Amino acid sequence: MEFIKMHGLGNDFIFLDQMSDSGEEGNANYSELAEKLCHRRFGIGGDGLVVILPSKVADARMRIFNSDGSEPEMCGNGIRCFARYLYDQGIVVSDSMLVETGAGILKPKLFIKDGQVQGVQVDMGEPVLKAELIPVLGEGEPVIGRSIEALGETYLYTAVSMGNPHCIIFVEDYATLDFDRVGPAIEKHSLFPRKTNVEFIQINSPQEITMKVWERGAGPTLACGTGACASVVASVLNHKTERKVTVHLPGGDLFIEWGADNHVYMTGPAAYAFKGEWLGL
Ligand SMILES: N[C@@H](CCC[C@H](N)C(=O)O)C(=O)O
Repeated sequence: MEFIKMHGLGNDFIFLDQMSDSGEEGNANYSELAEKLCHRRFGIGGDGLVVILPSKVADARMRIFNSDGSEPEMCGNGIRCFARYLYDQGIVVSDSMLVETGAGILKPKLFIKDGQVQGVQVDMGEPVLKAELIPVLGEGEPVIGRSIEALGETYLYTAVSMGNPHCIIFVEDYATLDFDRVGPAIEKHSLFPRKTNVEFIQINSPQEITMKVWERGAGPTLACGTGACASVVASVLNHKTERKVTVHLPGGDLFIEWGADNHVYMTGPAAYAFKGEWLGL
């Protein structure tokens, strides 16, 4: 089974091209496959598995599976890589396209120079701020500055969905944060019925933030695109930043703008790592 490995700022994915899929897709156990392929010792290694499928309503359909086999609705770093792959394979010939995801149809736009994709901007749509849609227990919109208890400590969080759920917590200093224990405790907290991604944010200036992320179904990753978008929305809602923000992640920077049209725009790189053949079946 041939695969391609791509990453967005070190958030790495195994890509399976199933564009010639004839409708048998329902039978494929991608969830089980994701666990095997993403294993960093017994598999290829990755934060997730991305499956490229034909679509009746867009240029292609993206399904993403976390390394634990769960299927999230969306992936920001994944969709930039997805868009680059579609263009480089000639599946899409223009610099803009439509991609069907679990969070609706999204619109990546490529920056191309001398035939090479230099970066990708994605219109990530409107953030979801209603508690029951994120989903997080309780009511209301937006969900700002509520308390959550984890490991005996109380944290103030803001919840935002970019198709997938995010719990954003502002911290003064990472040195005082027990990231490896607090991250998973909040990911699986009973307040979040579908679990949640967890972003710990330090504010550097009104135009710059630093983010550490604990991802639902994948643990600590070097970057999270939907997380960066949700964190900028949360920073604006908490009056901590302006609407155009550079997000510093362990793997590099993303540029996020929460536009006047209420859409969030994410700009960043999409890179190839290698291609290969999986022999472990
Ligand atoms: N890394 C991704 C998000 C992948 C899905 C996430 N772990 C979830 O379960 O919601 C991104 O770049 O957005």
